[in-house]
Amino acid sequence: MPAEDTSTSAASTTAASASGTTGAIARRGIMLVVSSPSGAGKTTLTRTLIDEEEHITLSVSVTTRPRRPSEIDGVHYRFISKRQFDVMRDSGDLLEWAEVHGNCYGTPREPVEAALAAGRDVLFDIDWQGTRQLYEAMRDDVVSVFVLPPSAAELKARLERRAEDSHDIIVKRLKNAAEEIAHWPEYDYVLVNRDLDKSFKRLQSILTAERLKRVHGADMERFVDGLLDGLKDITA
Ligand SMILES: Nc1nc2c(ncn2[C@@H]2O[C@H](COP(=O)(O)OP(=O)(O)O)[C@@H](O)[C@H]2O)c(=O)[nH]1
Ligand SMILES: Nc1ncnc2c1ncn2[C@@H]1O[C@H](COP(=O)(O)OP(=O)(O)O)[C@@H](O)[C@H]1O
Repeated sequence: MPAEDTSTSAASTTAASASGTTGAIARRGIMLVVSSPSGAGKTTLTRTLIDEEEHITLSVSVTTRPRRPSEIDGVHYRFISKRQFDVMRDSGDLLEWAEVHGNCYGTPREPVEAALAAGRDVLFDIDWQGTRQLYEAMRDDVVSVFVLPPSAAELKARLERRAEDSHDIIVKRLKNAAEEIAHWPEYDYVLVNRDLDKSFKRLQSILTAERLKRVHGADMERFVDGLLDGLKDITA
């Protein structure tokens, strides 16, 4: 793994300066997964995290769902046909995939593997089925967050205020919400998205804390050995 500057990890920064070395400590990227029922706010939260944080890349899913007016192909999703989706899935090009609200969604494998190999974190806006598949494939690298709405009425109001889906589609998403919400205990963290700023700060704190975890500092043992050698030298 290249020793790219991943010093957004405070542990890496502190440790590097403690040793008097200039290079940051190489680490494995985190796979940060955010799920919620439709309308709870996961897209808003994940987009803000991408804007505010360095060293984290959004995994852009492929989907067979029609594009919403505000969405840009290749930025929010890659909008593809069902035939293209089947080809990608059958060729093993998808890290995970699921059918949600009657459409197919999947995570292209290659960009995720490239980002993780470069020590970058990857952010996923995927449902519980996809989260399960990522857990099965890469348990140690996945950190999951479930976002809940403050109430049923507010969930409905948010879907209506977003004004991107037809009435029928909103009704379908609300009907599916209970099934999605049933999976919250499978997640590492749960956020009730009442106040957007507070929820965002909490999400950012989760990322910061996870970056500080010992397991993600892949080269930390080597660093500590160097630190101990340095101590031996100055106390000899
Ligand atoms: N498993 C899986 N789920 C995805 C993927 N991309 C999006 N989803 C989920 O599909 C659901 C519907 O997403 P979308 O159509 O954008 O609607 P929204 O949740 O109302 O914004 C959400 O739960 C997303 O998290 C993916 O690549 N894989
Ligand atoms: N904490 C919040 N308070 C009020 N409105 C919110 C909050 N979080 C998100 N929203 C709004 O609710 C709507 C749905 O949010 P979105 O991020 O698209 O949800 P999801 O991706 O979970 O379907 C959007 O119009 C968004 O601006």
